[in-house]
Amino acid sequence: MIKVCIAGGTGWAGSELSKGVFNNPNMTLVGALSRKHKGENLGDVLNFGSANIPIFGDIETALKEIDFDVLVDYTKPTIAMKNIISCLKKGKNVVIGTSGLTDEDYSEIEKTADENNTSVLAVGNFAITVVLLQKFSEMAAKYIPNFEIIDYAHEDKIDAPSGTARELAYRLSKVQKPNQYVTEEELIGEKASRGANLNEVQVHSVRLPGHVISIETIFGLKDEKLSIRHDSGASAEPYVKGGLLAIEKVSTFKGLKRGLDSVMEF
Ligand SMILES: NC(=O)C1=CN([C@@H]2O[C@H](COP(=O)(O)OP(=O)(O)OC[C@H]3O[C@@H](n4cnc5c(N)ncnc54)[C@H](OP(=O)(O)O)[C@@H]3O)[C@@H](O)[C@H]2O)C=CC1
Ligand SMILES: O=C(O)C1=N[C@H](C(=O)O)C[C@H](O)C1
Repeated sequence: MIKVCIAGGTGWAGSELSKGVFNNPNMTLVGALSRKHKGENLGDVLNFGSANIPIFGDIETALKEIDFDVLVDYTKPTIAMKNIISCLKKGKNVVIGTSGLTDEDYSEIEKTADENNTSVLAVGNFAITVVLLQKFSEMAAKYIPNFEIIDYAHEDKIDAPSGTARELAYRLSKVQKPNQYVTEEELIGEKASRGANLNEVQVHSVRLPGHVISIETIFGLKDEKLSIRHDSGASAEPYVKGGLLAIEKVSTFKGLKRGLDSVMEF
């Protein structure tokens, strides 16, 4: 039995995963983190019948009060680092769903995981169809050295670029750095209009009502274009299967792995 604590277990994504863990025969949901529901029972909050799953307001209290094997973080970038580092230092493995963490954050996470002989699986997007988009984009980037990323999201998403876009930029930059035809110094006009430069990949973030989450890799060659795009629906259900797989697999290695495909077979 894998004992799981979910930071953000009451949120949009976390509550779907909480239900998935609760119903999984190989896992026990032993606690959750939420400020608004601190001191309440997650079983009552999410209507799990008589289940008694304590909710804590902060990670220190959870680490003192309950024993768990894996922390899943589905909170906000502002609090995620504290949760992750505290857990790694206490020998807990961590699955990261929260977006907004930078490559520098991941360097610190990797160092802490290595120092404490623990493991971290960070997944920009748990949906299997997005894993496929990443794979297809990597295949295309091998042959087409000209690409940019567009990240679309709901108007109130606080982090930009999305975790999905950050992970994609990181991965594509490992395949090859795209050509830059006009350097930042040569550019006349608004530099920001070219988007953020992540590992030398241009990333453009759109935040608008009516949008959920979409991600698009666009490629260009002389007289031909290729777009690879994924659109999410309104519910957080597509992230559950991948989240459960990540919880299952995080203890099978040591250190940091990024991307769900790192624990899948292709
Ligand atoms: N990797 C992936 O596939 C996916 C990633 N995400 C990412 O997951 C994160 C969460 O998204 P979403 O579920 O929409 O967000 P919500 O705002 O719906 O949920 C956030 C959760 O975190 C808790 N939380 C926030 N701050 C704190 C804190 N300081 N201490 C304790 N708990 C806290 C909230 O509870 P309270 O406010 O009561 O504290 C709530 O339970 C985002 O970064 C999002 O981008 C989302 C979906 C899929
Ligand atoms: O709703 C969000 O916010 C989401 N964020 C993740 C990201 O930043 O990539 C992914 C998910 O699709 C939802």
